[in-house]
Amino acid sequence: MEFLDLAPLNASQGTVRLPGSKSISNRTLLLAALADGTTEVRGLLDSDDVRHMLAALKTLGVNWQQHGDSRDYRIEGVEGHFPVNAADLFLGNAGTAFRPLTAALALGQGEYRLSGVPRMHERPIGDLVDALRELGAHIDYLGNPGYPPLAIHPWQSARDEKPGIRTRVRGEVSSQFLTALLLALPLTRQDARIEVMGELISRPYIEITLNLMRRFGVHVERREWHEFHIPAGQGYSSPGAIQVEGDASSASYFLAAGAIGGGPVRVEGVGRDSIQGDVHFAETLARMGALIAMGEDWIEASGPVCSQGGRLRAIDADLNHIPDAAMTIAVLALFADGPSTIRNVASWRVKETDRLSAMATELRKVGAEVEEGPDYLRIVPPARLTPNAVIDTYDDHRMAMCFSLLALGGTPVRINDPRCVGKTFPEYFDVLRTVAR
Ligand SMILES: O=C(O)C1=C[C@@H](OP(=O)(O)O)[C@@H](O)[C@H](O)C1
Ligand SMILES: C=C(OP(=O)(O)O)C(=O)O
Repeated sequence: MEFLDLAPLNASQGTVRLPGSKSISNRTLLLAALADGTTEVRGLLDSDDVRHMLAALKTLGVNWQQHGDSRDYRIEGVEGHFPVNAADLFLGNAGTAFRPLTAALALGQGEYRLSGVPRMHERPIGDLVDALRELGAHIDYLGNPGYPPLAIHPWQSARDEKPGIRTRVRGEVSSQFLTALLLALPLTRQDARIEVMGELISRPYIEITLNLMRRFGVHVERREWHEFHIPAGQGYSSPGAIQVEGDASSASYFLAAGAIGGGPVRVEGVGRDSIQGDVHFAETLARMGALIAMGEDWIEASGPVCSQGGRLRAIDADLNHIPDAAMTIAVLALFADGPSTIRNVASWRVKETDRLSAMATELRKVGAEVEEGPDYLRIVPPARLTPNAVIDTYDDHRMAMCFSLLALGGTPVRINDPRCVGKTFPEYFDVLRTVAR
């Protein structure tokens, strides 16, 4: 197996220009494709997840062009109807491509098959399929019920005496199901209501969805987090141009590097004006004792030099609102002055891997005592971290990225299968080197 040995890096300092946000890139591509008019998308992320979305749109007959080898693209909208009405789409392990495309295609008039890597076929989609079936969608499971791969057949709107359409979706497994419905329902042009059953997790991602829909001309009314209403007659229209923010989840690794390696480390591309919930990672970092400064478009972190015995403050925190950046906090807990508890992250079990179990296993390899609960981790840091641990990454980009922080804290580490970072940040390890001192 390929691996990467990271030598201890004793301090951190520097500035990183972030790659584009995965969540914004894939939503923007789909909205621009469905819209009326042409959209110039600037600063698109270049990674596996986005390449799967771009390839799927091309297969569905959407014309798009990349400007040279820049991160800027022109997308020609298809006004809500994909030109190709029979296609097989392979979407890797990209939740932000799989779930929204399922909904958009299920409300269309074609025959489609959607599949992904083996792990994608273990990630649930039943709640979304149930919600779409309530709207008259015809979807078959091609493998295990409740999971991809899927066959999608033409939509026949359920004929009701009452005007408008209604559906319900569960909120506890993934917010991407609600995002998918919100993005797709304007295609029907009907008055649409979605009721969320149970607690909605990962709520800031719904804010990203609503914000981008608004930029493409569709306004959604919501009652708290349990009812969403899309008034009739709205369709997507191009805003002309759209700039993709830097990725706030990717920012977490560099801010963490600043917090344990002295810093300051500055990230550019996200800041106070960001629409991504993961910028709130900076608040958790501040609670752990890091110094944070923030401008409209940048965030900077500094803190103790942990390779010289500095420590962060231990925390006990509900991190449901930042599930991705929460993994970075789990590794930072190794540098804290006592036990930390990360709560309300049950969704970790159905992501790129079972992240609760993977995180517990790998944290133990560096000497931590870890209690793995159904939806939490309690991490007791060792007096001294075990050097040269061999970290398995489970084809999970975030496992590779957050465990690389051990080196920034002065502990040499081996990262197995480092290329798994390609899902969202192919050049991660090169960029990390630029903040090492
Ligand atoms: O909508 C999105 O862009 C995302 C939502 C989150 O997933 P869940 O809603 O499944 O927690 C997050 O973990 C994922 O990386 C991106
Ligand atoms: C959970 C993640 O990805 P996905 O969009 O595939 O759900 C992630 O990037 O951490």
